[in-house]
Amino acid sequence: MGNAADAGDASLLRIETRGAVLTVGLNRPAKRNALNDGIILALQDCFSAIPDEVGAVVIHGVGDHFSSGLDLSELTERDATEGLVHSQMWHRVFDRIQYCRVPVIAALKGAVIGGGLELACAAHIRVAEPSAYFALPEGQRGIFVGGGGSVRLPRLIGVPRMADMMLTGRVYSATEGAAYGFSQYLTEADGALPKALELAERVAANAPLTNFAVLQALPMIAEANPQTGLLMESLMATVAQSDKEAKKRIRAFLDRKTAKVKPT
Ligand SMILES: COc1cc(/C=C/C(=O)SCCNC(=O)CCNC(=O)[C@H](O)C(C)(C)COP(=O)(O)OP(=O)(O)OC[C@H]2O[C@@H](n3cnc4c(N)ncnc43)[C@H](O)[C@@H]2OP(=O)(O)O)ccc1O
Repeated sequence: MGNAADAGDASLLRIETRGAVLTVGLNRPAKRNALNDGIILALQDCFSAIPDEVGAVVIHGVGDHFSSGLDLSELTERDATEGLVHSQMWHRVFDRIQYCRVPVIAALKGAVIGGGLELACAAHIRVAEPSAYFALPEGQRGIFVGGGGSVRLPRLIGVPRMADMMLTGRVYSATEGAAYGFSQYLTEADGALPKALELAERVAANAPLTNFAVLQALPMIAEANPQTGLLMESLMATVAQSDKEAKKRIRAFLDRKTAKVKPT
């Protein structure tokens, strides 16, 4: 079984650079992008070395599906100790995605199942197209989520819906995913990747410190007690507004050199 020191199989990811956006495609379409150790460790390698010029990452699935979850063929021989090591490896890799220096946007289509759903939860923005469907069939397989899903997903959809997903294994539609707060965007057919790329270009153009504050500070502020949260907010606001990038951008607006806020 892979451990954190192992290298991933780079061929299992299709990595491309488009301007300031890095696209990371899960690349096992014949296996519906099932997540084996090789692909998980390749994700670790990728998110450990995001080039300086990258301002946002889009993660997607090559083929018709995002991911069918854990590669079940790797699970059959695993004992409890190996299971713990495996789950903690996933946690480290998905944490690396959640705490990435730049925003990570997941473009979702087809199966977004089990560990694939957990991977999508580690992204900062989720964009789904109508073909996307979400399920946690762990109960039917006699196992429990192991990729951080029991921590991240209830924070998005709530404990009762999470319990329903885990107990019934029911397939939730793309419409339900958006209505319940899992995906922030629901596009037309084949629209998830183009929309994710459009959003990625937009967020990559933000001041780096703003993105840092949203990715690193906001989750902590939101979970802190109100007094601590407000103090953290004030400190973050002070740091951000003192940065020369903020001064440059504010001056540009006041001089009418940048666009007004307008509905899109
Ligand atoms: C416990 O510690 C853990 C757990 C975890 C995370 C756990 C999970 O993710 S549980 C969920 C596992 N996933 C599933 O149960 C989904 C299984 N797949 C399907 O239901 C279907 O394949 C489909 C995704 C709906 C797609 O259907 P279809 O398009 O008809 O394609 P198929 O003909 O069924 O499949 C094609 C090909 O792919 C293989 N395959 C698909 N999914 C998987 C998979 N999850 N694992 C392995 N292989 C898969 C399928 O067998 C076919 O192979 P062939 O060789 O026959 O062509 C995390 C961390 C922990 O520590």
